[in-house]
Amino acid sequence: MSDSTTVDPQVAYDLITKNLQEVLNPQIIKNVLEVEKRHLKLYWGTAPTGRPHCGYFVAMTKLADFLRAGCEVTVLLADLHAFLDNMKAPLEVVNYRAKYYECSIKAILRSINVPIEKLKFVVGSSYQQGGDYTLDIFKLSNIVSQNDAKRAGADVVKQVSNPLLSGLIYPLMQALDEEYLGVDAQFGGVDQRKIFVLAEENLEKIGYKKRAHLMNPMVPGLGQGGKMSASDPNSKIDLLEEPKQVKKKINSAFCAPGNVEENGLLSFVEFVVRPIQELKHGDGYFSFHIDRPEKFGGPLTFESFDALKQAFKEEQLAPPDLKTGVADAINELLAPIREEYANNKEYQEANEKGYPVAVPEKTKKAKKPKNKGSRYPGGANANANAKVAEVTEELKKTTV
Ligand SMILES: N[C@@H](Cc1ccc(O)cc1)C(=O)O
Repeated sequence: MSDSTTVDPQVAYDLITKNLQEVLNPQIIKNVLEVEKRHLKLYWGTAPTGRPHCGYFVAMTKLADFLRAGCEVTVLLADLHAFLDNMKAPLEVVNYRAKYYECSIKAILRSINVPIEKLKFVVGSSYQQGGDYTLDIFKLSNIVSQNDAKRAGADVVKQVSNPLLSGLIYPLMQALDEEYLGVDAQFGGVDQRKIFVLAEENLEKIGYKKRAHLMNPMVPGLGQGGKMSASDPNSKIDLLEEPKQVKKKINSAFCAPGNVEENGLLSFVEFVVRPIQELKHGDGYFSFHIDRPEKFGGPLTFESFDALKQAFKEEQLAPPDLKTGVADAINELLAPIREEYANNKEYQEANEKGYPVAVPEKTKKAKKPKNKGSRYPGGANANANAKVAEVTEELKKTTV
């Protein structure tokens, strides 16, 4: 076994479960670490629907913890799930979006100094389109009721009137992925909980083993009540957002003097900035600088999150100054991502082809579609513009 087995089982377990909201079947994890004495294998799946945003940093800090604990970590780029969820990504572009997500995830991890050599990326459609996998979906569809499949997907699959059958297949496939990726555990946001439970309740019935499930709390957004919402573009910040745009979004965030309860900015510091600082500088480290103008008291640095929160609560720190601090912090996080994008052709191509801008009919030039390298021959971008215009590109929610 390799170097990372030197991680003590208890230390590994604590690292694996650090900052999580919930763990289902922790004994499965303990058994692997303490009895079988091997690395835990786990995966995190992401459906390349819209665009990854700042909230992704949080899931990335957990991937970093898993890697440090010696786990074998797989990232599933769940392209077919992005298609099955109300065609949030049309088949014509989904492979580019999967690439875009992969590039974004790698860029984030590099930016926070996480070694990524050991991270494995798997594209869902590479194994989900035939053979035993299909038969297993049929088997599951014969033991899971429509009602249970529907309820399992309620927090994940976009809820629409007259829902499509695809939304019922989605949770079955997510359950099956655990088997096909050969893992001991699946990690995701707590919004995945109902799918995780469906997996726990049904895999054994088709002859596979039950897995453990690890859940992150949901990352708050910047909107009122700290929500991220698809209808409010100001509630989340794209990874490639320009510094000026970041400032603008942060300035328009809801942030009332002294209100620390409903404060997406403070939550951002707590859930995003703090874990990254701990990852970079060690547990307990916190340093938050605010470049406050002299006339309002001059620059400030807080050495603990509680001190920052308290100062805001007591109105010693005013909303515009907190906003300055948060916007600066976000721009600092995003600078290396933008830099990587500027230097990475593959990342740029994935962006351009994965998110084609819908061209208005009359200005559209008749051009032969180029689709070399597409996994979906016969149509990269041919119909994509029209389709992309039809589907919402916004992430419905934040899954980390
Ligand atoms: N359901 C996850 C994506 C996912 C898809 C398939 C999986 O096996 C795992 C995760 C999301 O909401 O983004």
